[in-house]
Amino acid sequence: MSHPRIFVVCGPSGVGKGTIIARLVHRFPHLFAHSVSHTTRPPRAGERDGVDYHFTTVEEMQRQVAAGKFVEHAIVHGNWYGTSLAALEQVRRSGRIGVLDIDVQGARSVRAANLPALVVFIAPPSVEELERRLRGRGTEDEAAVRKRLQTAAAEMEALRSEPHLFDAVVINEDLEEAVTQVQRLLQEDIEAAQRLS
Ligand SMILES: Nc1ncnc2c1ncn2[C@@H]1O[C@H](COP(=O)(O)OP(=O)(O)OP(=O)(O)O)[C@@H](O)[C@H]1O
Repeated sequence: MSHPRIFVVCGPSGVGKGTIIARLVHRFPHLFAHSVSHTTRPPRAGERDGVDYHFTTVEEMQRQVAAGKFVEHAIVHGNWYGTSLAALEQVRRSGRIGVLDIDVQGARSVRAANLPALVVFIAPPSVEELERRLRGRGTEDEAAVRKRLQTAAAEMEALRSEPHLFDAVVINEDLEEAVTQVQRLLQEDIEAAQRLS
């Protein structure tokens, strides 16, 4: 493998995708590069434009999607999210492992675009534990938690009905164990990125 693949992470809201990615980046600080997504949702406290997301408007996003500037986009909980070709190209040029934290719809688009990617579904140990984590995080109100749990059920269903979409499923029960499993899946990509760094 001359260049690392893009690392695509899917799974329900609150399952721990962001946490796992953060731990991996911590283990290999110079090998991963976050591809910064666009979103039309308002920034949460502490989020910075151009770093956590490119915050944009629905009108601008629609225009750029129509112009073919996005490799994937999805409307989740009424907000637009997407990954621009420019953001991915920036990662590719750097020789690092680009990380995409996207929904199942996004994973379908990555597959359709034939991008070299490792697509991993992060699953919760149980629905009850997922709900506990979502509430424990305390970033969503009751209505948002319920909406996310509904979406989670649909995503778990996609895992059952479209297993070919994913290269692997990692159950995030013990966090360190889940991170180590993902690290093993990415071993060749990590080595490729190390050679290029
Ligand atoms: N293995 C684990 N055991 C217990 N708690 C965990 C574990 N992994 C993550 N968490 C906690 O669960 C909560 C949700 O995690 P996180 O925010 O990373 O989820 P996410 O999948 O990135 O969600 P979203 O898609 O909404 O951004 C956080 O409070 C995190 O600390």
